[in-house]
Amino acid sequence: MTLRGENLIGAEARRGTEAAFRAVEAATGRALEPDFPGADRGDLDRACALAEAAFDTFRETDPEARAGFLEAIAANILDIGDDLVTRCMAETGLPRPRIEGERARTVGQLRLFAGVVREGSYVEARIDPALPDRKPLPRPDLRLRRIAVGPVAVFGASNFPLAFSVAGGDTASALAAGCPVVVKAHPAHPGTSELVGRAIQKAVAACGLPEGTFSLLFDAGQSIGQGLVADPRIAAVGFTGSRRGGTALMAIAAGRPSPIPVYAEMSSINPVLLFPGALAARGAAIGKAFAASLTLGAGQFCTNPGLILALPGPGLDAFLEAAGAALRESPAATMLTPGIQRAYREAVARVAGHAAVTRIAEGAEGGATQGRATLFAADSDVFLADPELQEEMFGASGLVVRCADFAAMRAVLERLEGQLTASLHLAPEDHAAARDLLPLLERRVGRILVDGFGTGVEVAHAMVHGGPYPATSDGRTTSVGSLAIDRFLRPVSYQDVPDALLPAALQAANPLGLPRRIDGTPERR
Ligand SMILES: NC(=O)C1=CN([C@@H]2O[C@H](COP(=O)(O)OP(=O)(O)OC[C@H]3O[C@@H](n4cnc5c(N)ncnc54)[C@H](OP(=O)(O)O)[C@@H]3O)[C@@H](O)[C@H]2O)C=CC1
Ligand SMILES: O=C(O)CCC(=O)C(=O)O
Repeated sequence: MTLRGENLIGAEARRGTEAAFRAVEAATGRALEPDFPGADRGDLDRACALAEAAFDTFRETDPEARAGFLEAIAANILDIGDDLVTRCMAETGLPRPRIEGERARTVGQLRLFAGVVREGSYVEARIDPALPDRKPLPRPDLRLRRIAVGPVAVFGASNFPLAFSVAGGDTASALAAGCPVVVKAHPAHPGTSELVGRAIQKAVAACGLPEGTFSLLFDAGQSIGQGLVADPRIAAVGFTGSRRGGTALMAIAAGRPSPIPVYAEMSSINPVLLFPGALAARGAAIGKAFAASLTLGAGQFCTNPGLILALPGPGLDAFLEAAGAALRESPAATMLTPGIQRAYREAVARVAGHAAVTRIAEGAEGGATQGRATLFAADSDVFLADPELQEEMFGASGLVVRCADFAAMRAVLERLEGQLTASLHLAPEDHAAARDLLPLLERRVGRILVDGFGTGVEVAHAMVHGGPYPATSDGRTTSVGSLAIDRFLRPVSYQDVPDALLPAALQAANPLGLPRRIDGTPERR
């Protein structure tokens, strides 16, 4: 498939008129064809105007039409075939199995949301019938459903070029909710973005939907992204990336005359708690598994296990020996962009320069576009004394914090900022100590897992990929799993509205066959 470097604005494909940029082959630093001229303010305005014009029609599409649209996007992505995989590999440096796996995850995610739309409980349809004879006052007829919030701006993420990008979780959940989407492509993978964007554009046309249901804009700088967040027609934002980027967009959204929510997934170091029983039973095996999780995707996962907490002893020694050996064997890995590689090197150098931090192991050195794995260790009082030690090193580096006892472990957890995940490695004799820490962990993280690591988020109904700030901008939500749709819905109540004027979801005959609650009890169907 030929790439044209065009913005996709509704049904149109238009070359931008602003400064052009090219993708960079991650492994070599070589520029890749074609040029991607940036969108201008007119393109931004047209994309937002089309999205606004599409909104009322798109949000009222019936469940089967909306589900079919999501499935058509999935089919079109698969139809691109190997061109998508090879371009994505070149732009990101990620290996084929990872890109193929991510494509399957992206397609599966779109299909999951098709199922959510068909099943219908996300609408939260509720009916409290009128009680005209209630004393002392009659009760009105009250009906509630959730509607789409409006057009959504999505920022593609650099580190998941398919599953968190143009047709990723933010886009899939926003479209499922009935929100038109305007994507600001991540400049690290414009070719991948164009291919996927065209797959969505094609599905919009084939399904007979309003053209403004989807647009995709490129920009060499930040003005289009900032303009999107500020545009009065945009009602919410989905973002995965740096804390600096996320908070900058939150500030723009909060400063608008009508502020809007920004759902930003940002930084996390994902504490791993190694309990003494587990370490005594299988310290070396945990160490090996940890090294595999730390180095996955060159460590460029927001779920990367960056902080390990453990009590000293032979079990921790076995863990460190096995993890260290595996990391020393690990090859350097190509990182996503020169900027990310530079930021990683600087973060590692900062920790390495800390007088009270020791380096346990390092992987192979690698070339100019690569990152090398590193494992550091420090005592808990050192960690507690320096807030910089809890900053994310976005890459394959972790810090082991030795805690003299569980009180010291608790003190570290109490000091931690919000996180996406916490992993506990346990043997049965560790359960009492783990039970003591669980309430604190629940307050700090979005997902608690046992005997595993947080990398590789399952896209499912019971998944939470979120957490208190700064893991995300809003710890009440998730960006992965079916609950992600909640971010893009809001409730509307209808009081004493005649059946003929009610939306289909709330009409007496229930023409959409939605699951509904009558007086709080599931309706018999
Ligand atoms: N925890 C996590 O999940 C992740 C963390 N990161 C962290 O982010 C760093 C940079 O990676 P990257 O993926 O580029 O993340 P960024 O947050 O820098 O960028 C993500 C997207 O947001 C845009 N953006 C960022 N800041 C602004 C702004 N102030 N105004 C308008 N648009 C903005 C970027 O455009 P532009 O590129 O033009 O700035 C890009 O499209 C990494 O080194 C890592 O530390 C990255 C990915 C995931
Ligand atoms: O671990 C995963 O599967 C997802 C990670 C993620 O969301 C991210 O790195 O941005």
